[in-house]
Amino acid sequence: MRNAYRVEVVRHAERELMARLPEGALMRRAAAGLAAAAADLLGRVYGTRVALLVGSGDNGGDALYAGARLARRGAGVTAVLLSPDRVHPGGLAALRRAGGRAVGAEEAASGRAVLGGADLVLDGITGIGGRGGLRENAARLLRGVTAPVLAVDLPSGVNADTGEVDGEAVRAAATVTFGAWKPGLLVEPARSHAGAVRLVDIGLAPYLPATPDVVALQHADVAALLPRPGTDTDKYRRGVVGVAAGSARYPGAAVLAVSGALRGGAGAVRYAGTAAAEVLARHPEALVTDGSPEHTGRVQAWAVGSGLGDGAGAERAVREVLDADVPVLIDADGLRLADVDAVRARRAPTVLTPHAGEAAALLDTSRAAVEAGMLDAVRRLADRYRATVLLKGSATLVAGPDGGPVRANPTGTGWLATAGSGDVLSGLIGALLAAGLDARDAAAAGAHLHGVAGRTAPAPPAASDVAAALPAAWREVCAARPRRA
Ligand SMILES: NC(=O)C1=CN([C@@H]2O[C@H](COP(=O)(O)OP(=O)(O)OC[C@H]3O[C@@H](n4cnc5c(N)ncnc54)[C@H](OP(=O)(O)O)[C@@H]3O)[C@@H](O)[C@H]2O)[C@@H](O)CC1
Ligand SMILES: Nc1ncnc2c1ncn2[C@@H]1O[C@H](COP(=O)(O)OP(=O)(O)O)[C@@H](O)[C@H]1O
Ligand SMILES: [K+]
Repeated sequence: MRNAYRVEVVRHAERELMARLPEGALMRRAAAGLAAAAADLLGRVYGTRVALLVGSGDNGGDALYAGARLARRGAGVTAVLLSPDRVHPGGLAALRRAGGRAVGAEEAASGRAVLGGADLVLDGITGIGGRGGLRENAARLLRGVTAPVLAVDLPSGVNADTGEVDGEAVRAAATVTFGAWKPGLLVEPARSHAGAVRLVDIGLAPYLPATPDVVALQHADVAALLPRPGTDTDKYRRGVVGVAAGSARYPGAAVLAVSGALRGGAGAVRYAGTAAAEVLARHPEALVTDGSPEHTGRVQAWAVGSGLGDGAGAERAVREVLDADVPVLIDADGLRLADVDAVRARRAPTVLTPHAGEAAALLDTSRAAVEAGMLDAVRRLADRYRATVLLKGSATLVAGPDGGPVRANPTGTGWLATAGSGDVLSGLIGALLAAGLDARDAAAAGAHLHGVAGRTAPAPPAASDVAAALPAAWREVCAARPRRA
């Protein structure tokens, strides 16, 4: 599990820890980890050229101390001071003692020697003290950078708490973050600015609260959630999932949702809708009816909405499913048709799975606004519908109805952005609900497996290939289960 904490919480933990340590100890730990990561990126340190972009706070201090370490190992290190009159004095002195030099931003911008000639650039402009996008003097300097950038704590210019990027921000090849993950390292669009992230332990863990703000499940966490049929099970005990999807216009959505459901670990899949013949032709194991959900037989969960269209049958299907006292997943057309009050009134869990466009329609805002503020959007929707909401994106987010940590999926891949892959996801999560996972777990585990399947399916995958790759994804994830002693 990767636990991310907002700035206020990190600062509080840092103060507690700092009170027990000698002056400067934390920054030394941070700088040692940072210098080690820089050395790894450089391959060898001696004879390389390293530029430091140094802002006015402690983030710049980290960069300066790390630069001093690299200079002692034979790198030519130049610090570019964005605010020469407000620079970490100890860091600057350490760099100079180690043989490094410092120049002002004007000097660095006037020739290509400093930034253009560097093998690696350390971004120490702002860390958790940054506000808004980069200021113009920093943004201008960055345009002269051609070397890979290693971000210190966070890529400067991104919002650590929300993952929002308001203006220009550093695009790093890698980020070294100190003490704890920050939400912006897990949530888009900031996540894409961070590159590969390495967490440096500075001893903060005992001072962090038990409940983080954002978490990213890892394979072992998901493996622990996935159902494992015992010897005494049968198909009904494993759970039966109902799928109400597809329409005369979009029969393929029904086929894809059922294919996801069949590989989601439930004991059986019942399909209700107009695409019964198409579903049966592709999936002889599905139990189909062309009636409405009410006449489908017992299920332990429903997945409704993919490709359902907006005819009278669609509206009825959504209504009937919402009336059932079992967990329900609502996707695509179902989202438009589901009444907010009906969802809020449900006693069994509900999972909504909008993409950014659908979320925008539900929130009466623009798609761009949702994409810019994913964390806020998913929390608002969960609150409005009193439901679990999975907001699709390159780092899909899952929020529960009663607050608590938001889950950010780390396994996504752009290959999943293919028509019908969301239908596969809806069936998959429906099956996990039927198998008895709690709503947040089913949604997060489903997104995790779906992402792994998107990566392992032969590229470029179609949505059917993503479904076909789910068993391999399931095996890969479960291989991370800790072995029993
Ligand atoms: N605390 C600890 O124990 C440890 C902390 N550590 C390190 O300290 C970092 C936090 O340091 P911090 O608090 O000094 O803030 P920091 O991120 O350097 O930025 C503040 C400065 O940036 C400026 N600025 C703001 N926005 C800006 C913008 N958009 N564009 C440009 N400039 C902008 C702002 O200037 P002003 O607004 O005053 O002009 C202000 O002076 C943390 O991320 C980690 O790296 C580690 O050493 C481990 C131990
Ligand atoms: N850039 C991206 N990177 C990773 N995953 C993505 C990206 N874009 C979309 N996805 C994923 O692809 C799936 C698309 O679902 P959706 O938009 O509902 O498509 P459809 O309705 O065609 O099935 C979602 O799981 C989403 O998270
Ligand atoms: K930074």
